[in-house]
Amino acid sequence: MSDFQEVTESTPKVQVNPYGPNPSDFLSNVQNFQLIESTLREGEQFANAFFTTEKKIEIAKALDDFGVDYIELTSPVASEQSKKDCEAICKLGLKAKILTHIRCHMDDARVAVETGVDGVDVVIGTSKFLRQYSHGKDMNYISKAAIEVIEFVKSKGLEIRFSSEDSFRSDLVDLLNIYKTVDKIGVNRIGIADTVGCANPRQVYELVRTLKSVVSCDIECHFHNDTGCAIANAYTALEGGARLIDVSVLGIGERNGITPLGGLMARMIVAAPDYVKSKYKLHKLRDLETLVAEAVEVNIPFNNPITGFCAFTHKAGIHAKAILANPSTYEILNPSDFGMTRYIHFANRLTGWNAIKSRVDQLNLHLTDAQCKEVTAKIKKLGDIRPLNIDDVDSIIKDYHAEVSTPVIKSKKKSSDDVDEIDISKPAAKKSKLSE
Ligand SMILES: CC(=O)SCCNC(=O)CCNC(=O)[C@H](O)C(C)(C)COP(=O)(O)OP(=O)(O)OC[C@H]1O[C@@H](n2cnc3c(N)ncnc32)[C@H](O)[C@@H]1OP(=O)(O)O
Ligand SMILES: O=C(O)CCC(=O)C(=O)O
Ligand SMILES: [Zn+2]
Repeated sequence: MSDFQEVTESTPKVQVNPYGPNPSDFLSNVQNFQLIESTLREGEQFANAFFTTEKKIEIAKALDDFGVDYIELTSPVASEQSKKDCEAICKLGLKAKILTHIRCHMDDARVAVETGVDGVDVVIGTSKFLRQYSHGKDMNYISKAAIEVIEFVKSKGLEIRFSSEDSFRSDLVDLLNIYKTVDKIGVNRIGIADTVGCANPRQVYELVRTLKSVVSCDIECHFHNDTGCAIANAYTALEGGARLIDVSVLGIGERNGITPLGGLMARMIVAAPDYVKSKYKLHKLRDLETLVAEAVEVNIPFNNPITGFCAFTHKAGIHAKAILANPSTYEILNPSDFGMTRYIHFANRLTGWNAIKSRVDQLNLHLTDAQCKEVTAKIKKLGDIRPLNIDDVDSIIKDYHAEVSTPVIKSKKKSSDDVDEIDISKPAAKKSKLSE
């Protein structure tokens, strides 16, 4: 069932997605974006990351299977093993194109083109901070070095992308000049990098729009998440006409990382459902995240989009009632699109009689609505005293059911109000599957 409004009446049938891009926005690539997956480059810069060759290969295969367009690998000049790993991944024959990421220097470029990659991502800082304190080169030098490296990589028949590091703290005139130069000599893509995570969505949109009017090649964007804007920035970049977004699994990267693959999928499936569902194996996301989380020894955050343990768990009674009637009331994402399950957490004092009635039905018991309301009141009373688990609720329901359906034994049975007699010896379940 589509959640999107179908326009009928006198107009031709058109599917309207109210969460998608503005149809009048011709530059938008929201319905036509590509992913540069950088878990094995930016992700390796995450403080906890150490990938063995075997783990890199396993991750590369999983990313390929998920359907990413490009896999970006650590520079082969980083270490001997980095170079060997790059060569090994190039030999896997994956569908995704393999890139490596180098400084804007011929020494790096010469090594990169021999690894077997499909393309090379070149980067050099253009902000005054990086020009002064990182590489110490002026824009004139950068321009000359860029031309030399780009022409060399192109001469080897490989894809080439030129990126300005720290783009959002760079002078706009400098950016326009360097991007125009590299576009003219035929780069496949230019890259914009929010290296310190300072950009906001409006700035991103404006910069991408401006660049769109001066270059003819594709635009790739890379967003760090220091100020929490990495997903929003990626989305507005696509709206502004960028074509490619750098992501990593769980967003791992330098400091607190970059746009996460899963979070971006959540954003994009809302805007471009058909495109996203047809292109990416979304049900593999959880395994992919688990693979990387284990490799870098972190947990998947509880509030992670899509795969966080409570991402599809509804609790408050008002929500539960509506969700049971129609999940779209309180869900913009459908868990089944990701092979995930919807839960209703009814064992708490915020529950309502509709959720409890649903539990009664699941237990194959019969209570009238009035009885469901009465038993709900008992559950809430206990929920005021302490956290509940499913067994608590089931005991209350079953006791109450026995009480109302066999009045003769009623006086002999323990009261369901008698909280001390409820078996709470089992560990509390975090969640209970109530409906899908
Ligand atoms: C924002 C980003 O994430 S960019 C990607 C970051 N990736 C990496 O750094 C990959 C891993 N890095 C490494 O293994 C090492 O830093 C290497 C092999 C690249 C270089 O190591 P070293 O030669 O020991 O230099 P070191 O790391 O101390 O300093 C970086 C050097 O690169 C130069 N440099 C920095 N950025 C660039 C650039 N984009 N283009 C050209 N040169 C650059 C610096 O000037 C410095 O050169 P120096 O030797 O004259 O001081
Ligand atoms: O190459 C790029 O575009 C981005 C490099 C990078 O990781 C960054 O600037 O944060
Ligand atoms: Zn980065």
